[in-house]
Amino acid sequence: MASVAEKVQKLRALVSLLQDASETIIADWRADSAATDSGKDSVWNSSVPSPALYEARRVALGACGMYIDLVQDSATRLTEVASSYLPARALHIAVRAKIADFLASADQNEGIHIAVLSREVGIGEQKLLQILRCLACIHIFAEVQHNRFANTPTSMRIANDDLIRLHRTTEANVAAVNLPDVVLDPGKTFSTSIRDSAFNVTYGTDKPLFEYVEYAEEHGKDSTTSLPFTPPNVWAKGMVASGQLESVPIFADYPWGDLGKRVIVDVGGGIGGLSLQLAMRFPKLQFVVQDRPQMIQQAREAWEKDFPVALEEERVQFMAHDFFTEQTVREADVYVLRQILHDWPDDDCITILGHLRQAMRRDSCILVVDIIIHPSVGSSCLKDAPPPLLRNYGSAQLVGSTRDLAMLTLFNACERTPEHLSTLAMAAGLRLEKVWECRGMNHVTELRRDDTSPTFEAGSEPASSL
Ligand SMILES: C[S@@+](CC[C@H](N)C(=O)[O-])C[C@H]1O[C@@H](n2cnc3c(N)ncnc32)[C@H](O)[C@@H]1O
Repeated sequence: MASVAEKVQKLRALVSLLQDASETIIADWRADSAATDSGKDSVWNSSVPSPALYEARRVALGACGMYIDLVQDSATRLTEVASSYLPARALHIAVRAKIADFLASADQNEGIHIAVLSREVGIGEQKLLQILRCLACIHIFAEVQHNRFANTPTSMRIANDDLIRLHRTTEANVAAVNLPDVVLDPGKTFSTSIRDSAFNVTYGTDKPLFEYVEYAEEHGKDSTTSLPFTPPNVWAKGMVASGQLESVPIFADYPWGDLGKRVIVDVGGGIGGLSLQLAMRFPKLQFVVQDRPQMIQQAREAWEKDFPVALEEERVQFMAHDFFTEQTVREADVYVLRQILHDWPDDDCITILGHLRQAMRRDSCILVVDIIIHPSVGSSCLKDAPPPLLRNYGSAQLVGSTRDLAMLTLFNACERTPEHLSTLAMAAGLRLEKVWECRGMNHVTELRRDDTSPTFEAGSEPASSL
């Protein structure tokens, strides 16, 4: 137990960190408003924070989290965490009922009366009041006058915006109910199979999620459980949408421009959302987008619609490819795996990486784009937070850790620390060269061939080339 003197010291250190971070944030707001007034590009709107703002935000978030832990009564805090699935449900309801969309036209000071809102969105008045008051406590919606609600900047983000609506809701929301039973089941807790996830138990299937949604779409609900699922085309759009939302820092903080005219193989590329964004930003780069056959068909259609010039200039090829089989594009410059490894347990990741290792030239590289788990004791590959914060910035890491649990729920898989990724790389005859820390949720981890590895013959070259 910490002494009073220690607690006082910690609380004061946190206030001091918050004070400094706040001044940086204020300076950024002011600079932003000056830039906007003078018609220059807005730093704020660029969606990649300046390095100073990024650091200040995560220090502030980490400090707030630690402050709450320090000052709040622990029984109340535990009750709050134990019930935190309910605000999530409230948000889910708000998204599905399009409450923010409806409030978007309201006067910010007057808001809209709950009776009107109730009629409009088709939810009972008392129930809607409970939902909105819960969300208003965490600043998603505001009760601006008694029983009158308006959007906040945060709820505004979901108005007329499919980013969240399309993605990351249905299956994880439904299956998370069974996560405790699966994790505590002696027969499943040590399983390393993707088929032993809470999703599999909940949906009564041994198919991995992406296979299941294709199957369910093709065969209709009669041949599967009656639980709701996300159709494959919605998954595809959601992946693009979440990619757009999360990947801008990746474009800013990894030197894609230095790759010149190189060929990037987007392995498990979905409809090629990452490649498309890169192709638009870096006009010399060439792409091969690989995925399951059904997805590849959608990829071609998406590019024909959104960026036909890349097809006309033959900068992109589409290829049905199963990443558990030999990689057919050999000796490519770069193989990208965005949000792939986090869908698979370790052994499967080693197989995926091993096929790429066999196809790589000596100077090819693999770029893994995923959330990186920053342990609270720190990592030699990642920047530490200032004390007394946890080395991983504490609460600022929570989004990454919740995504980690979503991967556990859906795929019996995980997001990984640099050290964990390094272990997988070594098992596949690769080495972790560098984690490119980006100012957002995802980082870029560069893997290279390890020709000293006993896993592969030193100097072995792939058979044919691109
Ligand atoms: C989370 S999504 C990521 C998509 C894409 N990399 C992106 O970031 O937008 C995972 C992708 O893996 C694909 N996939 C699953 N199993 C596969 C396999 N055996 N071979 C190739 N692709 C696969 C899915 O179809 C899906 O498009």
